Amino acid sequence: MAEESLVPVTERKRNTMQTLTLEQETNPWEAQAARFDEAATRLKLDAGIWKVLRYPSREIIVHIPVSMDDGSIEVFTGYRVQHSVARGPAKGGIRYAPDVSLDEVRALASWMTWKCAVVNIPFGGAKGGVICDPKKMSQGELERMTRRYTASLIEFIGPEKDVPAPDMNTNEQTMAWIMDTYSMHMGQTVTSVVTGKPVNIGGSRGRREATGRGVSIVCDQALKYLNMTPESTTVIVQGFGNVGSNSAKLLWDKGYKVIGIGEYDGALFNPNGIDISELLEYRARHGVIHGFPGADAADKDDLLTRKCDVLIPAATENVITSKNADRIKARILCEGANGPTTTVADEILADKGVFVIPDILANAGGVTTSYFEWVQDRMGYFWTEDEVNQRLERIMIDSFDDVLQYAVKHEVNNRIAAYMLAIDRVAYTTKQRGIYA
Ligand SMILES: NC(=O)C1=CN([C@@H]2O[C@H](COP(=O)(O)OP(=O)(O)OC[C@H]3O[C@@H](n4cnc5c(N)ncnc54)[C@H](O)[C@@H]3O)[C@@H](O)[C@H]2O)C=CC1
Ligand SMILES: O=C(O)CCC(=O)C(=O)O
Repeated sequence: MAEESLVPVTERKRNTMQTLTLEQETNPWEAQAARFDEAATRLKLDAGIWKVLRYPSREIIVHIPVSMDDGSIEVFTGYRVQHSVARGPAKGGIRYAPDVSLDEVRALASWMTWKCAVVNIPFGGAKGGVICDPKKMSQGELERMTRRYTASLIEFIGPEKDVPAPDMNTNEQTMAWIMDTYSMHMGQTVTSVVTGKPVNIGGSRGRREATGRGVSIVCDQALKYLNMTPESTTVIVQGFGNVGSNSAKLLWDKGYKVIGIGEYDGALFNPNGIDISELLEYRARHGVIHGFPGADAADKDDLLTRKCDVLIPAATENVITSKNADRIKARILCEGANGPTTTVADEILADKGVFVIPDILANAGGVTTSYFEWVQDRMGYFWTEDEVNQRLERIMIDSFDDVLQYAVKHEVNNRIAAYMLAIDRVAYTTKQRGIYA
C-alpha cells in the first residue's frame, strides 16, 4: 500500500483521474481511498483521525496447507483484514476466488466499516478472502481448506472480535464449517462467531434473501423519490448468485419488469419481462441460466449498456469503468455488488445525471440481517421472518433518507454523501473512545 499524501483533496483526484491506466482505475483500494479522501476533505476531518480511518487496523495473511483428493498437498493463501473495530466487533464476509488480492480485501474491509456505519449498526469492518478456484475443488477440499483457514485465524475472530459471513463463492455450508471449527477450539458451541449460517444451527430467518431484499427496498425508495412506479420500471441485473437472484426475484414479485439477467458465461434478455420464478427453477434443474426458453440469449457485456430504468450490478467489482460508463442508459444505478463502479465512471455517470444508490447503502441489507442474527444467537431467541424483514425495512428506509439528506445538505452526490455520513459516525466514536491517543 503506497504511502500517499495524507491530505489529498478533490482537486488531486480530478487531476489524476484523467491520466489513470485501466489497471490503476480498477484498483479497489485506490477507489475506496479516493472516495474516502473526498468525503474526509468535505467533512474537514481532523488530520489525526484521517490517518486512523484511512488505513486498516490489522492485516492477517495465512498460508493454508490442504490435502487434496488426489493425495497431493496444496497451499492456499488467505487474508483477513480488519479495517476498524471502533464501533464494535469487525464484521464482513469471506470470499473464495482465483483473483483475490490483498488490495481487494483491504478495500472490501474498509467498505464494511462504512457500510455498517451508514446503517448505524454496532460493528466495525473486516473482510476475508482465499485465493482458490472453488469451481475446481470438491466439497471435501473446500471443507478442509475452510477449517484450516478458520484454525489459522482462531485468535483473531470471535463474537466480540470479528464475525465473518458469506460473500462470493461462500455460503451457509461454509459458515457452518467455520462455526464448527471455531467451536471445536473453544470446547463449546459458539454460534455467534459467524452469520449467514443455516437456520437450524443459529442462522437468522431472512438472511439468505436479505441483501437482495435491501436492494429491492432502496429501489422502491428511489422510485418514490423520482416519481416512478414499479409497473413502468424496467430492470437489468448482472450476476444471478445470492444478491442478484434475490434482488431480481423480489423486484419481480413487486411488479418491476426484469428484462435482462447477466451471468459470467452469458446473458438473457426479454423486453417483455423475464419470469424470475421460472428462471430460478430452470437454473436449479440445469445449473446454468443459458438456454432458458423465456428469454433470448444476449451478450453479457452489452447487457450493462442496454436501455433500462434500473441497472443492478450484483456480481463483482469494476464492471462500470471509463470504458463503458458513457454508454450506460439506466436512470438508476443500484449497486448490489461491492465496488462495481470506478471513480472515473462515477464522474461520467454524475455528468449524465444517473441516480446512484451506492454499494455501502444499497447492499447493506445483508450485514444488517447478519447483525440481527448475531443478536438472536447471543440471546438464544429467534424472530419470525416477518419480524426480521420489518426491522430490515425500517433500517434500509431510514438509511436511504439519511444519505439523501446528507447529499442535499452538503451538495454532494449520493456516494460521497454515504461516505460522509459513515465517516462522521466512525470519527465521532473514534474521538470519543480516544483510541488514537
Ligand atoms: N452475499 C451477501 O450477502 C453480500 C454480497 N455482496 C456483494 O455482492 C456481490 C455478489 O455476491 P454474492 O451474490 O454473494 O456472490 P455469489 O457467488 O453468490 O454470486 C455471484 C454471481 O455473479 C456471477 N458473476 C461473477 N462474475 C461475473 C461477471 N463478470 N459477469 C456476470 N456475472 C458474474 C457468478 O457466476 C455468480 O452467479 C459481490 O460483490 C459481493 O461482495 C454485498 C453485500 C452482501
Ligand atoms: O453479512 C455480513 O456480515 C457481511 C456481508 C458482506 O460481506 C458485505 O456486505 O459485503
